[in-house]
Amino acid sequence: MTLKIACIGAGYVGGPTMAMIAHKCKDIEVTVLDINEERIAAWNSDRLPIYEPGLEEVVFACRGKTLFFSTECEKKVAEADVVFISVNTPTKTRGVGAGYAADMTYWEGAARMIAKVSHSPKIIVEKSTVPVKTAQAVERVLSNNVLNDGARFDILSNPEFLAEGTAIKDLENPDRVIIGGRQTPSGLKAIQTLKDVYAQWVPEEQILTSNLWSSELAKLAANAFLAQRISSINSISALCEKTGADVSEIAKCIGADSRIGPKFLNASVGFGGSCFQKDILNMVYICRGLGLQEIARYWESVVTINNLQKRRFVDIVISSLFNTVRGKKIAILGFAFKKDTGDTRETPAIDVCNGLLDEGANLAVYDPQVTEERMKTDLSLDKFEWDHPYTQRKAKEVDDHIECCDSVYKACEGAHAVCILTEWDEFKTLDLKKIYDSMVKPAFIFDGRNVVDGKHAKEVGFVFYGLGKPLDPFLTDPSSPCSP
Ligand SMILES: NC(=O)C1=CN([C@@H]2O[C@H](COP(=O)(O)OP(=O)(O)OC[C@H]3O[C@@H](n4cnc5c(N)ncnc54)[C@H](O)[C@@H]3O)[C@@H](O)[C@H]2O)C=CC1
Ligand SMILES: O=C(O)[C@H]1O[C@H](OP(=O)(O)OP(=O)(O)OC[C@H]2O[C@@H](n3ccc(=O)[nH]c3=O)[C@H](O)[C@@H]2O)[C@H](O)[C@@H](O)[C@@H]1O
Repeated sequence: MTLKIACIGAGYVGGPTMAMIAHKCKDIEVTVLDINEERIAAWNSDRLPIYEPGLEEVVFACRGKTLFFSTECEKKVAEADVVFISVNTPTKTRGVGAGYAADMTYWEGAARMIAKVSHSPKIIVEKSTVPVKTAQAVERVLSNNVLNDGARFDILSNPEFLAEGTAIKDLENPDRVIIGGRQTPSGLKAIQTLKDVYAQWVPEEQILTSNLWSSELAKLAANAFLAQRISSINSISALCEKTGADVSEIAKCIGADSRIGPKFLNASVGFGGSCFQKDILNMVYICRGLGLQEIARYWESVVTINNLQKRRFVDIVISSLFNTVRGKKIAILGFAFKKDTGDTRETPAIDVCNGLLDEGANLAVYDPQVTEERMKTDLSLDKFEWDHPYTQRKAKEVDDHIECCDSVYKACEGAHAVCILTEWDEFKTLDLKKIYDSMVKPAFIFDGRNVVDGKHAKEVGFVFYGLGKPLDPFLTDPSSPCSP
């Protein structure tokens, strides 16, 4: 009999992870479900709803054969043997725990629907990142709401570790897969069923099994550790700028220690993305609830440093431009939270742009993957509101001060300064002379991702700021002559 998998939530995780299962397991029928009709229509079209290198090839190879996208949530869940839940779990914006706790509304809605429509035994897989002990809450919602004889549930935790921009590579060749479940005969059987799915392409020794709570907490801990590394190197970048040390050299020196390792040591204008901040704040909330106040403070400082890094960047831009950006055109290169994605959730560009808009700047933004509508919406929302469609509002003033450009050169024409906020590869090979010639002088580059060759930029005539690099004398002392 063909195993039937349904996945509730056709987002950045549900779409690619299910596409990979369908691609690798020809004996499994996979249906990805969503209440968002537009999203499902896009998954069924030639233009997929998310940009991810290699995703089209995987989806187009198995769509209509072993992979299906549908809005018939109840019907497909009723038919499935295994149901993944991959809905969004954003930070709460109001009520108890606002600004920290995960909003479990979408999650609970999915669990209640499963209970309502199920007639047969099912394995329920937590794919979303959830607070530790969520599986217990799901078990309670399910067991108290079963309407039909024959329904019985085993809950597994199977957190996802893919990173956007490399999702297909990460899914095809994961460092590890974690499956947590109850250590009972039926829980262990459910773990084995899911293990057999992944074992079709992941080496068995990389499929780690654990109890439910370890698996749930491992996901939050992994994101906290990764984000902590970025805040650590970013804190060093501030120290570098004050001392003449170079953060890239430091990263190389410390990364050569095999106990530290070279990855995730790129200083930046701040980490973004839908998860790092959300998951750390969620962990902070959990710690507080358990009376672990010092531990909560320790992890919250990772977010504090990240906020400081974005503010520091804005302050350097403003102070360098003679303490005023009012009415000045500033080119923003890159709006996505990292390269190779069109995703703007919690992108540092939002905070930097808002900081400059607050000071009266006019922004000309270029990003190869982010639409004008997306940018303007992002800049009109309050913190955390992006994942709460019903509270969204539009601010008109954003329209008057943001111009979205279809090329770097258009964005930079007539600008006083260029801010690089995403590390898109095309920014490494810009014609700096052409850009310089089209700008107001002195012309500034503020490189928040260290992608531009600073030496070359200075030779061309720019006043150049590289994050965590020794400061251009013009920036420490605006009366000194512009380099070269
Ligand atoms: N984005 C990422 O790279 C990663 C995200 N995660 C976690 O995975 C989860 C999902 O994240 P994303 O895919 O980025 O979110 P997303 O917002 O892109 O997708 C979630 C989808 O679930 C749908 N949905 C919500 N409630 C539903 C319901 N009751 N029935 C059917 N569909 C429903 C929404 O319409 C939305 O399309 C989150 O918990 C996140 O923390 C984990 C690893 C990586
Ligand atoms: O739970 C999640 O959502 C995912 O979060 C991150 O993945 P993602 O946010 O997609 O991308 P990352 O590559 O981790 O980058 C996150 C942010 O950190 C920044 N970053 C990353 C690395 C670095 O050295 N410096 C740095 O500033 C990036 O530019 C980006 O803004 C984790 O890497 C994934 O393992 C995890 O599954």
